[in-house]
Amino acid sequence: MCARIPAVLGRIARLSWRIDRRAVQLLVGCQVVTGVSAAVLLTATARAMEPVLGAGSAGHRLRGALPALLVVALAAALARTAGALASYADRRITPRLTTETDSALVEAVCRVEAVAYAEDGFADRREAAEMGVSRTHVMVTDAQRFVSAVIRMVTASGVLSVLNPLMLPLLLLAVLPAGVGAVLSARVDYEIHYANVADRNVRGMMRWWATEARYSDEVRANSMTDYLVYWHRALSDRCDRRSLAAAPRTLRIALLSALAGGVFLLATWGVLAWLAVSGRVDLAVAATAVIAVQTTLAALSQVVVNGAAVFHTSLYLGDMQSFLDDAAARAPRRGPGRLTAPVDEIRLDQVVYRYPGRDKNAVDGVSLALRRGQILAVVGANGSGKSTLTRLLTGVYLPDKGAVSWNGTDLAGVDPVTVWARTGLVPQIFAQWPLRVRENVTLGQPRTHDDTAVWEAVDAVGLREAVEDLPAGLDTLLARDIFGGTELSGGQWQRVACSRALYRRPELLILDEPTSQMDPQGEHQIFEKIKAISADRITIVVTHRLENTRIADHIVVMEHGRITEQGRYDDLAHGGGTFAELLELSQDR
Ligand SMILES: Nc1ncnc2c1ncn2[C@@H]1O[C@H](COP(=O)(O)OP(=O)(O)OP(=O)(O)O)[C@@H](O)[C@H]1O
Repeated sequence: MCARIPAVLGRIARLSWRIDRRAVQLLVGCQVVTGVSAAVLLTATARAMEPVLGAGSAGHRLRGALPALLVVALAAALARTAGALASYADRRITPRLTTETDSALVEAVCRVEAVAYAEDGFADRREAAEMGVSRTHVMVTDAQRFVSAVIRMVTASGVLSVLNPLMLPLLLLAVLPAGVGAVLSARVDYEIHYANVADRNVRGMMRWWATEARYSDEVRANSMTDYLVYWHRALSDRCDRRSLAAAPRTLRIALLSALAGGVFLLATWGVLAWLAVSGRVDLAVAATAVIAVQTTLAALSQVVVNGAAVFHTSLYLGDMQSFLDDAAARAPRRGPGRLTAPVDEIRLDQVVYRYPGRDKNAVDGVSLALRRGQILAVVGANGSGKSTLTRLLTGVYLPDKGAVSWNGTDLAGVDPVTVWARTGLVPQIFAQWPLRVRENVTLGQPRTHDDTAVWEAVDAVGLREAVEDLPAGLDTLLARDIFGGTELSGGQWQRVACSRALYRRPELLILDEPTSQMDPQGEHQIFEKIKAISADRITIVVTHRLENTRIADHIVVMEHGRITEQGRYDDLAHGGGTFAELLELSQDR
């Protein structure tokens, strides 16, 4: 755990350097000035003590000490100024450092192979990494305070060693137990944090679902509130129990380190008193030693406190870094293959796919050939593998066995970005982006300043009237939680999702239950549109409404991940198989 700290700190330093080189230089310069000022201050104080504690009238002694006192004042002013400038530099670096790490985390998560989401522990490690990001904002302050305390400690202890070599080791021993104690406490805190990470992750998700406006009707009308509140509290209690169980350990650590530190500190003061009383050091030196001891002690305490804080923070940053490294290793690296345009044929050859941790294949030996201009309908019971098949067709997942190829090129060897540039997908559970209507249609495509194509996509799904009725038309913000935002109905949202896919004019258009929330008119309109534009693309419709498969040139029926029937609507409807049975059931009401 400790071994990775220097690497983590090194990365933060390099990142800060990249973000604002001048601010880092200023920060380092200020630390040097702080250290030098501390040394000058102590030395000048020692010089001032001699005349102050010497013979003569008060005025005479003060006059004698005046030059040294002026140096003391100057050094103090310099240290203060350096402190203010260091804090300014910190404010220049920290916000951008936090933004950089936060953006890196968001990007890393968005770019991993989608299969990572289905793997155990991915969400927990991501939660741990989030903690690292939130800690980044204290990292520079902690590190800066630590370095500045080290410099002050070194200079003060240097002065102290000159005064009497015995003092320094004693002083170090006085503070060492506190340092060890702080590091041990930080480790305990981190252990608890790690033990709680899974529960905190679940709690965070439950909290979101319970308090999100979109689900507020369901929560209330289905009397879920008590259960959700209970769940949230139970998870919090579990986390608290772990923290409470560790409290005696941290108390023991704190008491023992305080005891050991106190004994050594008493010894330090005792030695100083003995040196002064026995005449081994003269009074002026003893007085300076008192100040030096105090200064060293304060600096040492700061070293300990800030060192422990740096240690603590770097543990979380370590989690963040290992997640980022892991995510970078999981980014798609599929090879240099190129797709030829247009996409005339998509083939699946004996494709098998199983989700991580599952004991059955979700898609189990599927072979299919789709040609441009064709509409394929995929039907089957819940869980039969239809949506998984769409993920394989688009290269979102790669098959465990077999191959998916576009124009004869295996997707396993092609940069997925080039595949997705030609794909339009309306997933079963689609996003309702808290953006304006326009961005909800164009998201994922280059920015446009001409709304003609946007309106075409809106018209294609019969949404023009509803959009024109919105307070600001295409500029209306679709987020009722945000001031000035508004909300669409479920069916209207689904039309927006369809318009988003159509706007892309994709070569492969996949619609997974695209009209499940739409009125009959909307459904009719969408399927008419799909048919009208099908000539220059491959279209795949996943649906449970078997009547809608009439528009398809080819229908496949899936059961337990396999294709068990396929053909045209009329053949299947009268074929006496599963399709005919399901069709009969849907009409028998
Ligand atoms: N992310 C996932 N992680 C693990 N298993 C999954 C995941 N998604 C789907 N599955 C499993 O894979 C199988 C096929 O799921 P899939 O979503 O492809 O079915 P489907 O035919 O689209 O179902 P539906 O008609 O309900 O949409 C199911 O057994 C399901 O439990």
